[in-house]
Amino acid sequence: MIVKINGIVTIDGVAASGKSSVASGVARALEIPYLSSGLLYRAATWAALENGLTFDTPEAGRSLTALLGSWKEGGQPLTLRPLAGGNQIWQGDHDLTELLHTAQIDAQVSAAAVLPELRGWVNAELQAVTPPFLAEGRDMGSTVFPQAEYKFYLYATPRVRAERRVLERQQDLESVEAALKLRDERDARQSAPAPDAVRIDTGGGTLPEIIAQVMGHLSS
Ligand SMILES: Nc1ncnc2c1ncn2[C@@H]1O[C@H](COP(=O)(O)OP(=O)(O)O)[C@@H](O)[C@H]1O
Ligand SMILES: Nc1ccn([C@H]2C[C@H](O)[C@@H](COP(=O)(O)OP(=O)(O)O)O2)c(=O)n1
Repeated sequence: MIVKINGIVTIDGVAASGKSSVASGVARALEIPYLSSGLLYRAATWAALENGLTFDTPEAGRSLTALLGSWKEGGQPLTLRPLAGGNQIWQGDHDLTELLHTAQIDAQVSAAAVLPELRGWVNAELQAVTPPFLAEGRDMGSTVFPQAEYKFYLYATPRVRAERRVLERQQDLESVEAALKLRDERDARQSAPAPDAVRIDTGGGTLPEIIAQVMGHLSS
């Protein structure tokens, strides 16, 4: 069945629950772009680390958004490119994407993501996009797009998620699982599912099966 979406679909969930993969597959099937909010947080974290900014001072959020604002004024803004093959983040004409999925960024991004000024910057970037689109992250359905017509929340056990993530990181399974559990705790404040989100345990199926499950809800 052809599904036509004119508004917003949100897919939220914990780290390595399958958000990006499911979002990419569903967005491709719907022929709409998908926006990775996490990539914006990762890029802002990278920007801070590159410029010697820390996240543990009262002015940390203002300093970070001032840096991002100065890049925009200088014609070198951080820009999310929601390409069908996967989101990219560019700073001016430099593609940063490959620098953002590392253990170092994983270890620092939660500290950046709790800064209210950075959350405001990311949310403004996302809310400036014209629907239809799919947005994935932690709080897309609960906070950023509460009006979304379809909301999903993905989850899986830490072990299942670690077994998936370990293939992408140069770390052992125990370290990856511990890091995921730590990030779950650090991200908890913004990671509660929207009350009206459809919750899906992605440990219960293959990636194509989960995508089909989401498509089934969208076409019902
Ligand atoms: N249902 C699934 N079964 C098996 N592997 C999956 C499933 N969903 C996602 N994956 C794989 O798990 C890894 C993490 O998925 P990803 O989409 O990056 O998660 P997130 O965006 O939530 O961090 C990727 O390698 C992806 O291919
Ligand atoms: N909407 C969002 C998206 C991500 N974040 C934070 C929390 C996450 O630890 C980081 C990185 O998000 P990302 O989705 O890239 O992380 P995972 O792919 O789930 O490992 O950003 C957030 O606070 N709010």
